[in-house]
Amino acid sequence: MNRIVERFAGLKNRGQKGFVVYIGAGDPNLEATRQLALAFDKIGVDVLELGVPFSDPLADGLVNQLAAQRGLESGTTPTKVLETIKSIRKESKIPLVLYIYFNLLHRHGFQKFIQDAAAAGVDGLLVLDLPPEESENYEAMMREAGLCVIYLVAPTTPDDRIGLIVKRGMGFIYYVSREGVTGMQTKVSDTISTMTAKIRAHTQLPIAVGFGISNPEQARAVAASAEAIVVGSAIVNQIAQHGKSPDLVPKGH
Ligand SMILES: O=P(O)(O)OC[C@@H](O)[C@@H](O)c1c[nH]c2ccccc12
Repeated sequence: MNRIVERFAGLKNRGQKGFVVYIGAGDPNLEATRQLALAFDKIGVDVLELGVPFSDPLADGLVNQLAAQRGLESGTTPTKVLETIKSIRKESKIPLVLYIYFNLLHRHGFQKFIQDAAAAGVDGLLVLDLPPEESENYEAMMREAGLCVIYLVAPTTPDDRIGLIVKRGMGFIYYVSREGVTGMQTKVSDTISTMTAKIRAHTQLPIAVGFGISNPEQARAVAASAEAIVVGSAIVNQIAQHGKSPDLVPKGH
């Protein structure tokens, strides 16, 4: 069974919420990514999302943009990210989702990338700038390779489009809790529970909610209306501050 599906089934059985972490791959280098992935697994992170660095990360706020820049500066390419995942897989079964912009996939060759990703031990793919209306062929390839196709729903997504998106999603639906780009904020949106209820009207898939969660109180509040919460920028910010220090992995906790 796909590791993401298995993990969410386990959480449900135990009545627990999931903790999903996002970091930029290769920030500050791929060896740090490998060590962080193993450390996140040890402390019980349920799904690790790795962003493949790209020069124009249009969905990302400043913190994640800078992470992508550090990733590019350390020479991180899609192929090297997959090699790192192969080496993580020697020691860990942590469910892994790759975030990638379409341009990089196109350059690598879509089918080849999907096959290589599945062989390396990736469990799910989120193609950030590929709308579901245009993804049908690719989706079939991902499905065939055993990868979960992860889709985003936003506060502005109309009801009929939610229906279309969530029917095609696999593993979990990612609800981005507010408009705009990724990043921390002082207050979480108050429309989250209304939107997760709308999503639930169309699907039984678990819902992970992210965007702007940066402390335990916010995490607890959001978790009340979701199966999992996603934290990105708050952790990426720690990586930015502690960069290459030997303390990076302990601080990343
Ligand atoms: O950074 P935040 O606000 O904690 O939100 C998670 C987010 O970073 C991560 O899931 C993510 C990184 N890049 C994205 C692009 C689109 C949607 C989501 C993302």
